[in-house]
Amino acid sequence: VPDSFDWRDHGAVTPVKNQGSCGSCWAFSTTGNIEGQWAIRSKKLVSLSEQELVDCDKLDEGCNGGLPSNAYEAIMKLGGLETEDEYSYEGRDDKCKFNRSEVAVKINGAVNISSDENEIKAWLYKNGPISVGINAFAMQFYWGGISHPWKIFCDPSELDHGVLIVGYGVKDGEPYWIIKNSWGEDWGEKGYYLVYRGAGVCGLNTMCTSATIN
Ligand SMILES: CCC[C@@H](/C=C/S(=O)(=O)c1ccccc1)NC(=O)[C@H](Cc1ccccc1)NC(=O)N1CCC(N2CCOCC2)CC1
Repeated sequence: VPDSFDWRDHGAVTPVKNQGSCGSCWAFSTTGNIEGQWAIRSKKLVSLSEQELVDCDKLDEGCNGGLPSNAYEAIMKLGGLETEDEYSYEGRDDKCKFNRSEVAVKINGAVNISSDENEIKAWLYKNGPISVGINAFAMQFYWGGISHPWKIFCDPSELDHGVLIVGYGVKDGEPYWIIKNSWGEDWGEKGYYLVYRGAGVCGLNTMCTSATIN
């Protein structure tokens, strides 16, 4: 497994999106993972619908929060995900407008990934971007560089945000994760969060999941 790898260089990551004033981070984390799985499998990079999850995933709570693990189950129940173009983002809870004939991607299941950061690195390199839960405390004050907040400021058991690990690297001897956020391109490093890799920072290693496409 190489010392650094970035799925953005391999056509598996869509441009950074913006969830707006809706607590739908969980839906962006989920679509980001499935966009990656689909791109790697089909060689086609397609932006997928978060609004379908906000409106139609009844296991979660739309703009009031959710979990990628619930969303995978809901997507299987619904029959798949529509594209961003077909079911575009409104940034508010709305009635379900799911149209089965417009389904672009189907998933067959989901997996929980190890909390060991070396195993997470190997899994990412082999399989694609990973949906993760994280304590977003340090992200609210992030201006760039490699974030390494003290544990007392970023309790790893207080996960409150869903994001996507798209790669990893080492800078001046410091290992880091490359995390895609959903707060627009003006936030952080062009929409991305670089965070220290190897110390379970902010609990980012404790809820790593991915959808599976057979
Ligand atoms: C109000 C919801 C806010 C939203 C993200 C908003 S946000 O804008 O990205 C943000 C996050 C942190 C600081 C500032 C801004 N957070 C979530 O959706 C987070 C995301 C998350 C948490 C933990 C692991 C993985 C992903 N999830 C949650 O907030 N929830 C998890 C599911 C829970 N349900 C309770 C009833 O039974 C079904 C589950 C509801 C709360």
